[in-house]
Amino acid sequence: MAQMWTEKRVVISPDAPTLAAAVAERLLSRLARRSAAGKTTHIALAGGQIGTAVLRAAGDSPRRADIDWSLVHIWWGDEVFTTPDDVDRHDSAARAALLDRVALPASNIHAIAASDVAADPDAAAAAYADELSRFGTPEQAWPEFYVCFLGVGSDGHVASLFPDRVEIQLTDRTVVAVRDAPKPPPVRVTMTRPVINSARCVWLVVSGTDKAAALGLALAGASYETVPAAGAKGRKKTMFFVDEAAAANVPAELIDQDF
Ligand SMILES: O=C(O)[C@H](O)[C@@H](O)[C@H](O)[C@H](O)COP(=O)(O)O
Repeated sequence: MAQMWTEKRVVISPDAPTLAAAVAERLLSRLARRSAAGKTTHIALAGGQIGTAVLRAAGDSPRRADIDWSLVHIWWGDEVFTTPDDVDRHDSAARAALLDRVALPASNIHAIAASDVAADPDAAAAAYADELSRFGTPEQAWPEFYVCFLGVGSDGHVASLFPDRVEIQLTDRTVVAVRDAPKPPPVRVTMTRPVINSARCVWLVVSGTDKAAALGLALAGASYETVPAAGAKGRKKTMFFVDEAAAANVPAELIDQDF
């Protein structure tokens, strides 16, 4: 158990706005460093309030000018399968918060198809698997993600991988349709665990008292089938960025003092 804990680190911010700003600065500094070195960076985004708040803080930051955005590719860990103008769409929230405010070429924005383009969520999942494979490496049929962002639900879900459902178990495909999701809207498309966990860094961003129990279980090594956040793990680093409200059950030995 102790060994598992050393792989995950928790950084606590006083409140949600401070958390969003701090994660945004961390993201922008990593992107600036990589862009100065001429490196292409693939990032997978999350939906949800705090995930969008991070993007808004990045969009508000003057440091966004330090980045050659033509080297950055944007993907989504999951998406709701609705019409393109639906307010719940993760891609439209991300565009308003950050993507439309930087010089990102349209071809670098890899959105999951909405219901005007794909006939059903299975078709959207298949199309996204194809798009991922266009950027695959010799080892895997998807790009090498530098950061995969995840939000965490009060039930412990990440992306659209919900507790005690078949999708969390799947390892034979990269993207899958989800129906009857417990979080509305019920029809969704999500990357699977092997893709999420192939990211160099997995950054879970968690805010609010309603997340404290799930976060505690995720850090205490619960099974990923019942607490999907417990199974989220980057190849090099797994960071939980949380606010004080969410941090009630975080073991002291996992806390990193400096952001
Ligand atoms: O539907 C979504 O928005 C995401 O797919 C979901 O995984 C989200 O990231 C978490 O539910 C946390 O969302 P909050 O940050 O809004 O609590």
